[in-house]
Amino acid sequence: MYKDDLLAGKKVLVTGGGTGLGRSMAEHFRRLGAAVVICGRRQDVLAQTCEEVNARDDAPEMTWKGCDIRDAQAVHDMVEAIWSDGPLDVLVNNAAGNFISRSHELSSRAVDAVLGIVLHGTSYVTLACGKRWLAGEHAGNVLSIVTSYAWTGSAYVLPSAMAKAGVLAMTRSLAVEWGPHGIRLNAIAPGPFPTKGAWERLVPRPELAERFEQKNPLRRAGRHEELTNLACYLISDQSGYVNGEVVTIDGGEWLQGAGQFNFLSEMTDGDWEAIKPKKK
Ligand SMILES: CCCCCCCCCCC/C=C/C(=O)SCCNC(=O)CCNC(=O)[C@H](O)C(C)(C)COP(=O)(O)OP(=O)(O)OC[C@H]1O[C@@H](n2cnc3c(N)ncnc32)[C@H](O)[C@@H]1OP(=O)(O)O
Ligand SMILES: NC(=O)C1=CN([C@@H]2O[C@H](COP(=O)(O)OP(=O)(O)OC[C@H]3O[C@@H](n4cnc5c(N)ncnc54)[C@H](OP(=O)(O)O)[C@@H]3O)[C@@H](O)[C@H]2O)C=CC1
Repeated sequence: MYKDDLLAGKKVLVTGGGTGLGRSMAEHFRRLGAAVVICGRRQDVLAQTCEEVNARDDAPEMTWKGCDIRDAQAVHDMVEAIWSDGPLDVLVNNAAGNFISRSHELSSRAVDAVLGIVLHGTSYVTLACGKRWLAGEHAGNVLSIVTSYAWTGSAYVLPSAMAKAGVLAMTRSLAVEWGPHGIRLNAIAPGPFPTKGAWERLVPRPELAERFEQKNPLRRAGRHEELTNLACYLISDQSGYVNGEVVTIDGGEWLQGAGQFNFLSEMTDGDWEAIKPKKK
């Protein structure tokens, strides 16, 4: 879809890039010429991902840093190390934590577990990079992966909904504050994209997965390359005038839930015939 060198010369950090959508994005960025660094807590997972990906071809080497983004000092150390051989160009805030729970049953530690990763961790990494971009007068680009319930809210994933709303607010706030310095911030709001991490934590019963994947106008889940293509565009210079935007990629799922009459897609042909005005 893109020229092979779309991202050549760009250094990109993908948080949570060892698994799932983060890994898919990291692989695609690398194929388009970016020098990609992935981070996460599980070093064995990161090392294995890099080994598998780097063995495939001679695109720029993908590297990894073990880092728990909830730990501001660890984030500082990681970002310093990344900057030691030249500034980063792109940060992709992808790392997240989530699970389903009835909200009145959440413990304070459960709330903190999700807010700590998604809200605090994401802001630590973004601020650590932004400070360096501003000090070095270097153009920067931040892409955050949120979700469509960042603006609608959602039952049963309360801490995630609160945290993703915060990340969206960060995106819009900093897009204005840092735009004059050549730093852009955008977000992607995905619908269902099957990954082990999400499905293990969010699908209560296997048969519900299929129902969930089909509850959008396109009647299917997203394909990883559909999301990674969008991410490549947003982190490339081709999207240079897009700033403070959130792009939804959900097959129309959230709109389907919004329109008051959308449920009429359940009506049969007979139902529609029956309500047609009778010709005299
Ligand atoms: C119906 C079909 C649905 C299909 C899905 C479609 C997708 C739709 C869009 C969803 C949008 C967002 C998606 C995502 O973000 S997916 C990302 C999923 N990946 C991850 O979550 C990876 C990282 N996650 C984790 O590491 C853990 O899950 C966790 C977030 C819990 C953090 O781990 P940590 O080790 O820090 O936490 P602890 O295990 O020590 O637990 C801390 C406290 O949290 C309580 N807890 C943990 N899990 C649950 C649970 N399932 N329910 C209630 N409470 C939970 C735990 O008990 C601890 O509290 P206490 O000490 O008080 O017991
Ligand atoms: N899959 C989907 O349908 C949807 C996903 N999303 C979003 O997409 C993104 C990716 O999710 P997905 O790929 O499905 O899930 P994964 O569970 O595969 O990815 C989450 C990643 O975050 C990393 N991570 C978690 N906590 C931390 C931490 N404290 N420090 C550093 N890294 C951390 C994990 O690695 P480790 O555990 O080793 O730290 C893991 O690699 C998330 O932002 C999610 O909210 C949004 C909407 C829908």
